[in-house]
Order: sequence, then structure tokens, then C-alpha cells
Amino acid sequence: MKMRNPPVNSLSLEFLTELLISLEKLENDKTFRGIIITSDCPGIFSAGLDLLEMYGRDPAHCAEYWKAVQELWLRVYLSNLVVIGAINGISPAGGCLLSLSCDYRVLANNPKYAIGLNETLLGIIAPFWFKDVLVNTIGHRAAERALQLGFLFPPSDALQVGIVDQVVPEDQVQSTARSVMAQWLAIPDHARQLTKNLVRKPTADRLLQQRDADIQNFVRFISRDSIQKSLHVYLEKLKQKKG
Ligand SMILES: CCCCCCCC/C=C\CC(=O)SCCNC(=O)CCNC(=O)[C@H](O)C(C)(C)COP(=O)(O)OP(=O)(O)OC[C@H]1O[C@@H](n2cnc3c(N)ncnc32)[C@H](O)[C@@H]1OP(=O)(O)O
Repeated sequence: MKMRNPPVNSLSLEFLTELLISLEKLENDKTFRGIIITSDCPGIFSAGLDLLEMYGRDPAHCAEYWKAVQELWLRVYLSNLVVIGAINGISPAGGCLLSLSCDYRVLANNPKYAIGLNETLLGIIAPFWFKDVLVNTIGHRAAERALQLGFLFPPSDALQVGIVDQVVPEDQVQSTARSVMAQWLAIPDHARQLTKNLVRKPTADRLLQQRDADIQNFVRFISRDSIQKSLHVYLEKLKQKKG
């Protein structure tokens, strides 16, 4: 699955919906046993959630957006398919969550391709389920530091902390992802799927048990004047960077 939402593969409502429909089709087609998620945008895996879906929007829109974010996460995280991330670009925040939701992550060795949950740098907070997935992946202490400081790990640090499983030269990302897929597909599906569910269900259940409250929390938080101001400042910074 090659993500294509130029210029930066931001996860807009429309793009999230497209991803969800594609995933659902693949899940329902029993000839598919695994997917490799990668990007068609040079140098960018995904710029994360679309800031324009959260800035200057009314509560109903924010609620609809957050529901779609939850839905995509649940679908990828609990997928019966083997999901491999071939991460061929930078993946901050929501882009990192998408990567973390894969069963295995291969990152291209380019110092620009940083990965991490950098929400605090934007003046916002990673929701508890983003945090849970990071803690599950890199452990409590490393996650505590990474989340508070909004670390974006370059490849060597990403491998060291365990936020990715493998770092390979850029031209070998896709072939490595395919080899890893072959290894995972050698395991009988039912045994692998049940085991995946055993490991991941408690984390997913924490959100499933309070989806509506999580949406309400998000809407309340994102609608605050101070948060809207932080988003405005961040968006301006992105514009100014262009000169
Ligand atoms: C109680 C519960 C509370 C819950 C709180 C909220 C939780 C929210 C959780 C997750 C948040 C996120 O995922 S926020 C998004 C985080 N993403 C980032 O910080 C990345 C921002 N982007 C960049 O750093 C760069 O754009 C890039 C490195 C990805 C690419 O750089 P490049 O130089 O190639 O491109 P530009 O910077 O010029 O960008 C081009 C164009 O795209 C716009 N853009 C970039 N990122 C986003 C985005 N995430 N959403 C929307 N739009 C984005 C950028 O502004 C440029 O637009 P213009 O061409 O119009 O200027």
C-alpha cells in the first residue's frame, strides 16, 4: 500500500477514509495475507495528522475527524494481516503512530527520516493510546523521556531505542520489507493472528471502552483558545520555514 496524499501524506479526513476503505477491502479479500505500508511522497512517510483538520474547525468536524483517526488506528493495530512498515521518509506524530501500529518496521537510513511522537513540540499532547503503543514498543522510561521532550529519533537512535526494528540503506527498504514479510507469512495465519490479538487486545480495549469519552476529550482540548493558538504558531512556523 503506497500512501499518496501530496505534498506530505498528512492524514486528512479524506485520506484517512481512503486508507480505511482500502484496508477493509484487503482484509475482506482472503487472497491477501499481508500488506507493506510505504509512501509515494519522496522523503516523507507521513507528516502525521492533518493540522488543518484541527485548526479553526467546529466541534462537530473535530469529532468526526477524531473518530476516523481512532478507526484507522484500531484497524491497522488489530489487523489480521501481517502489516510491515517500509518507512521511506520522516514520520512524526500520527505518522509515527501508523508506523508503530505495524507488526514490523524497516526504516531507510537517511538522517532526515526521523520518527517519534513530537506532539509536545506543537504544544499538544499525545493521547493515552498513542502513549500506550509507544510504551509497549520502547518501554516505560524511554517513552517517558521521548514523549515529554517530543523526540524525533534519527535512524541510528531509532534502532537503538527500538522504535524501529531494522535500519537499512534507502534502496533496500522495499526488498527488506518483502523478505521480512516472507518470514512472517511462514507462520500459520491462525496461530499468528490469535497471538497478535492476545498481545494487542488489552491496549486496543482501553480505547474501545471509552471511545466516545476520548472523542469528547479531544474536542474539548483542541477547541481551547490556547491550543488553537499553539497550532496557529506551529503552522506559521511551517510556512516561514519555506521563506
Ligand atoms: C486529551 C487528548 C488531546 C489530544 C490532542 C491532540 C492529539 C494530536 C495527535 C497527533 C498530532 C499530529 O499528528 S500533529 C502533526 C505533527 N506533524 C508534524 O509536526 C510535521 C509537520 N510538518 C513538517 O515538519 C514538514 O512539513 C515535513 C518535514 C513533514 C515536510 O517538510 P517539507 O519542507 O518537505 O514540506 P513543508 O514543510 O513545506 O510542507 C508542505 C506543505 O504541507 C503542509 N503541512 C506539513 N505538515 C502538515 C500537517 N501535519 N498537516 C497539515 N499540513 C501540513 C505545510 O504547512 C505546507 O503547506 P503550504 O504549502 O500550504 O505552506
